[in-house]
Amino acid sequence: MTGGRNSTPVLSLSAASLSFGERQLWHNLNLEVQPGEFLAVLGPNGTGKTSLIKAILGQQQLTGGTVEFLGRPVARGSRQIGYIPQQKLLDRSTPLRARDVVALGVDGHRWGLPVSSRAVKARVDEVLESVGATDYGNVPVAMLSGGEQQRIRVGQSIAARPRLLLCDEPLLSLDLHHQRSVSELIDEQRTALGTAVVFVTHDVNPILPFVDRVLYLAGGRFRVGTPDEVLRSEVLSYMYDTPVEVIRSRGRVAVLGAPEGYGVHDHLEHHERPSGVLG
Ligand SMILES: Nc1ncnc2c1ncn2[C@@H]1O[C@H](COP(=O)(O)OP(=O)(O)OP(=O)(O)O)[C@@H](O)[C@H]1O
Repeated sequence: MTGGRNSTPVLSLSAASLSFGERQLWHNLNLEVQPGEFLAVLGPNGTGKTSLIKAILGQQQLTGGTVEFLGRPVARGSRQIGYIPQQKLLDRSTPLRARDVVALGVDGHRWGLPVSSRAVKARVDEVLESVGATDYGNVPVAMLSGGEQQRIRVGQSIAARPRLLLCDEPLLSLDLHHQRSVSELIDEQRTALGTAVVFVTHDVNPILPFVDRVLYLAGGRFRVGTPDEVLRSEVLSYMYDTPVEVIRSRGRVAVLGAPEGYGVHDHLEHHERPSGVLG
């Protein structure tokens, strides 16, 4: 994490709550994310991880509390927030080339430049290179493999040099090799630009080397802390209200015994910790 203690948080949630009807997803969530910080958001299906991302994007209204980006209430469409949505393979009929997709992310409006301008083209080339996609920049994006498409999505999300990068399960359906390369790409961007990263995932292992803190959501509760603080048997057992065992082996984390219906990954991930904030 590169942010100093006194820097303005990139993201600040204060007493944030979200319910749908009678169903409370999270309540009284307090969280600050600093420049350059990598926050993993973990938890079983349906605990409100995507809804949290939408709230940060200004697409989902909170039922209580506030969410601020760089000290101001969030607004839809900020170019300073990059977003990698859950992966969907593109339709084969999509006519856009990989470089056109990246160009959509370039902040041409701010510069008052047409998308075809030389400056935009230069930025697209730079981004394609940084995500290792120069060789297939002119290929229709729908023809690319899942891993290649995901690199292009990362490129689009970082093209405007965002202060905050929101990633919603960006590694889904990628093989281990591509999980690693896409994770490294995202980490490189936060290191190079000081971008804060909020990364929703069901498996923390591919990103574990990069994670500063974890936000764990489960059963209407949450915990915030370092992976070592949160990913512990006693913390997860409390969260799930049943004995859960967290095993660490060769730098990986496995969770055993999380209740059925939580949709939890038979192996690695989640947890929280006493020092975190309890919902
Ligand atoms: N606009 C909405 N109106 C009513 N219910 C909603 C709405 N949006 C989400 N939900 C419900 O809120 C719950 C949390 O959804 P969300 O997509 O945030 O979960 P998630 O933690 O991202 O789950 P997953 O890991 O399965 O992607 C789900 O049960 C979902 O059906």
